[in-house]
Amino acid sequence: MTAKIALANVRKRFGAKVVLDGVDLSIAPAESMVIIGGSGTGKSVMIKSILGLIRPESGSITVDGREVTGLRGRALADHQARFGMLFQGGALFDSLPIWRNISFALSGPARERRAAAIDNLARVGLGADVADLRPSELSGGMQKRVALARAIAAKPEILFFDEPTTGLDPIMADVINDLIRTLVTDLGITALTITHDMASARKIADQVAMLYQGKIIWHGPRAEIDTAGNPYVDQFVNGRAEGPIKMQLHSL
Ligand SMILES: Nc1ncnc2c1ncn2[C@@H]1O[C@H](COP(=O)(O)OP(=O)(O)OP(=O)(O)O)[C@@H](O)[C@H]1O
Repeated sequence: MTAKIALANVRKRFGAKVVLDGVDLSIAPAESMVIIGGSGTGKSVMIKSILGLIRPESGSITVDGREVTGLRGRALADHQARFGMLFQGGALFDSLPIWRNISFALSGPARERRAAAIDNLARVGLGADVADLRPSELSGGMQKRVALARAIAAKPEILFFDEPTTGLDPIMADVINDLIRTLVTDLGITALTITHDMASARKIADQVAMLYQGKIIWHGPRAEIDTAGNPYVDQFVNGRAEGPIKMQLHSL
């Protein structure tokens, strides 16, 4: 089966700093992949490279078997249109009502876009009554749901989630995890999630991959993260200060 997304030997440096040092990763269609790894290990750079926002120096990135590094102009825009993105802070426009936030990337008459927004609100468990409110009138958890509704509104084939549970209490975080899981399963979307939240990783992932010093040092099914037999994975998954991963004080 062709991978939905495949990275082979992807390298990226900024000046003298090597961030991606030969990343290999393969994500199957309709699979939920979670990338774990400490701060500054290059998770965002990897996602931006897949989106074509950053150009790696070498290596290959394919989507449905088609090379996407080096795309420009219209081809790059078409490539990016296949992705939905849930950003860390939600990134809603406070000046726009909820329904306009959700239907931002949609075209067509306002009446249809509003109806589509309400359909997507229902998918994330919110009623039409919030459609005319502003983001600032909603709780953090509701804002996250709205951001999720926006991410799926354009019916993307692939969803990227950047720290989807950051800033939420554990119960709301779990509601969001469940929603992500359901959306991915029901809509057959391929999902790539970056998270430090192991409870979230355990809930969302089919597969987990750990990025460390610019390489994927372990990947495997979610059920194997506790028995990976890899000291780096073990330290990260259990959140221990002691272990092979040394925190540099200036990066804390
Ligand atoms: N445009 C850029 N120019 C220079 N350096 C960059 C640029 N983008 C990222 N970096 C550097 O690349 C490294 C990896 O950054 P990245 O944002 O991918 O980390 P991350 O794993 O997503 O971290 P976090 O979990 O804290 O979000 C960092 O040292 C960062 O400073």
